[in-house]
Amino acid sequence: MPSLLDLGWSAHFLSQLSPEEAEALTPGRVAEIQRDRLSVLTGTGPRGLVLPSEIGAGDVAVGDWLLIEPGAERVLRLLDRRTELARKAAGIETRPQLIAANVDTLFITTSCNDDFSLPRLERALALAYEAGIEPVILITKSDLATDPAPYLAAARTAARDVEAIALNAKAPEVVQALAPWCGAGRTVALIGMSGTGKSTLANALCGTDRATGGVREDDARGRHTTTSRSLHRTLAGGWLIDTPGMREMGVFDAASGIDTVFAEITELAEACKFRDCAHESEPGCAVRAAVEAGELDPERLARWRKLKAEDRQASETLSESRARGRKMTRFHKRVQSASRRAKFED
Ligand SMILES: Nc1nc2c(ncn2[C@@H]2O[C@H](COP(=O)(O)OP(=O)(O)OP(=O)(O)O)[C@@H](O)[C@H]2O)c(=O)[nH]1
Ligand SMILES: [Zn+2]
Repeated sequence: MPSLLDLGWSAHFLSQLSPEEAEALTPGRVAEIQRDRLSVLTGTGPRGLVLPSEIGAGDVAVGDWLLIEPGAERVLRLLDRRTELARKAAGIETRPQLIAANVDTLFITTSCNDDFSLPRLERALALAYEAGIEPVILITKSDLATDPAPYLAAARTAARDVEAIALNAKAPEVVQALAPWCGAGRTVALIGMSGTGKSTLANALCGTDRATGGVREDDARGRHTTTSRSLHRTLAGGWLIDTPGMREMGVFDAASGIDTVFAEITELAEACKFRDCAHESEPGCAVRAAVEAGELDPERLARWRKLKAEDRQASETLSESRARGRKMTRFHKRVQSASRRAKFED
């Protein structure tokens, strides 16, 4: 049975408990969520618990740590996360949707073929850095490419010092190659385009045999995806949060993540004459000077601009809809108190 440390328990979480709480309460990690039912792993085995009404179903994610009152089997509270993976929820209102909590490493999958895309990699990297999660780029299908080296080289230009590995997701060596991120106490998640080998990798890492996209392709009615997420034990003793449907995510509120991915541009910009330089036609622009000197790839600069614009637009929509939400609340309160007043005055 995995111990608390194997489950990923650390000083970050322990420090949120009073000595009395540490003595009396049981910490547990959320392994699965089905509406208000939680499967929780504790140091003494799995438990089935019900989410208390104070905690909304959207506020808890797979990978979360919570405190349980033993005996009563009651969830007392959620602990602050170390990292949080969120995306813009689908729908009219732009709002963040929690995907997974306390992920240490994000495996970003792409392949040694036409699926390979630097803009996509850069976007996924920005997301990981923004969330405080270590990204590792996995370039699958190396067995199908004449030479995976150019893909690997290109991936390594996506962010400074980023780890990139070319591999055959179907080969048994995968477990060994990825063991440094999948050991006891560590949690990984996978993100990548459809068909880039996420299910194949998840199966390899966990020693499972669940259906992959390749199998589902035979289904005439098309793809079946489940939306439930869960925590799986890896062969190396760690955890994988499978996130079905997590193919591509837009960026929002990811300005600092983008700055990290494009660190060389961020640094150059500090030497621009104007602090708010847009690196377009301003005099004394260090970024454009670097492009002219052949030190900065103009396409990289163009991709940075595009990602920045995407982030800015999404963040604005997000804060507008938040403001709208607040206004609505105020409006409802006014209506309520007006109707209460009306009752009193009757
Ligand atoms: N030869 C080879 N085939 C691979 C490799 N990785 C994945 N495949 C195959 O590519 C197909 C798609 O792989 P999946 O693991 O289903 O891809 P996925 O990312 O989970 O796809 P979605 O579920 O659609 O998001 C399957 O037929 C796999 O067997 C690889 O490294 N080498
Ligand atoms: Zn500039």
